[in-house]
Formats: sequence, structure tokens, C-alpha cells
Amino acid sequence: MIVDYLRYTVPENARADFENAAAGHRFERAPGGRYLVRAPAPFAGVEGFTPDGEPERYETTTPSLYDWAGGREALVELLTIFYRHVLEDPLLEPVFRTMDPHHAEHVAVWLGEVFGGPADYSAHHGGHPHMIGRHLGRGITEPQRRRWVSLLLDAADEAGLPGDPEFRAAFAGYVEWGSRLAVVFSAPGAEPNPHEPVPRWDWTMPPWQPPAP
Ligand code: HEM
Repeated sequence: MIVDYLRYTVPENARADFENAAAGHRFERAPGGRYLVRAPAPFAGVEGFTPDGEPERYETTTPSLYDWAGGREALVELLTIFYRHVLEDPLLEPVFRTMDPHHAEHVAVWLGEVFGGPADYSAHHGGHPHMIGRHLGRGITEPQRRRWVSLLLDAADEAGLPGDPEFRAAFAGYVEWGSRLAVVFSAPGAEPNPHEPVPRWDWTMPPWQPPAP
């Protein structure tokens, strides 16, 4: 994966705003209002703030979760299997009965972007606001969420996604986080902020790789 690093020096009275604007990215803070922000390339920068210089571009030594999973094809396979089981499940079938015929593929594109693949959900599927909009008012319950997670973890085995501990920890971590958010913002009266970028998820623990020769 190619990443860009940008440095910023932010006056004290703007630091809270800066940290809000940078919240979707990985960033480090140093004394004097100095920040180092990292994002997949090309990184347009933190909205509303001017960086100290040009981006520094690096190639990461760790593959993205997307590549590790097997790319788009593997994710489409995963979600095709998953939604087949969802429609056989008495708790989830009523929720997904009328789903769009391309739903599995759309969620695969979403997951691909989250896991460091191409930003195609942002570019072609309405980005974060569209995903939020599809959950609003659905009142997803905790038992439904838990079943959803459990079927997706089973589908990961059935689809043959990598079974190494580091990959599965990152995968399960995202699914747990995202599904809990789905419960929160599908609740009656919830008003989530749709204008956030699609989140990017990363390894919690770097994958084991053979040492470089
Ligand atoms: C990590 C957790 C989740 C992610 C990443 C996710 C992702 C998405 C995305 C990207 C869409 C829009 C698809 C499109 O562009 O057409 C969507 C729609 C939807 N999601 Fe989720 N979702 C999650 C959790 C859940 C849960 C726990 C439920 C319910 C148990 C749920 C129910 C739905 C429903 C009913 C739709 C609309 C389907 C349709 O009518 O086409 N989601 N989800």
C-alpha cells in the first residue's frame, strides 16, 4: 500500500478543530501544535488546513488487509455466501428480505475500501452518507447484530479467507465495531453525522511474514 505523510503546525485555538477534521485518519501529536498525519495515497490533506509542505510518499512493508484477504474477488465471494445464509436465518431474513439484488457486491466494495483497497465505494456508491442512510430508522436489535456478526465470521471460514490470527483479529475487530455502530445509528431518532469519510481499518497486530532475504 502507498501512503502519504503530511505535517501540520496548528495554532493553539485551532487544535480542537484540527483534531476533529483529522479524526478519520491516523495522526500523531507533538508539542507546539505539530502533527503528522498518515493516509492512503493520494492524500488530499486535512480539510480546511494547510500542510507545512508537500506529502512524503512511502510504500508500506505490510500488505493491506484487502490484499491479504484476496482482493475484491475474495470479498465478493465472502459476502455472497454470507447473504445466502442471512436469507435462511429466521432472525435476519425479515430485515434483508427486500434487499437490493447487488447488496452483497456493494458491501464487498465497502469492505474493500475499509480494508485499504480502492476507494470505489466513495467514488461510485455514495460513500459514507449512503451507507449511513441505508441503516437509518431500521432499529437493528442486539440479537440481530450478534447473529449478523456470527454468520459473517462463519462465512469467512466457508469462503476460505486467510485464517491467521492477525488477519482474523483485524477482521473480527472491524465487524464488531461496525455492527455496533449500525445498531447505534439505526436506533429511532439517531442523528449520525453522515459527512465522514469511509473509515479505514488496519492491522491490530502486524501479520507474520517470512523475514526479508
Ligand atoms: C460492520 C457492519 C456493517 C457494515 C459494514 C454494513 C454495510 C452496509 C452497506 C455498505 C450498506 C449499503 C449497501 C449499498 O450501497 O447498497 C448496507 C445496507 C444495509 N445494511 Fe448494513 N452494514 C453493517 C451492519 C449491519 C447490520 C448488523 C444489519 C442488520 C442486522 C444491517 C442491515 C442492513 C440493511 C437492511 C441494509 C439495506 C439493504 C438493502 O435494502 O439493500 N447492516 N450495510
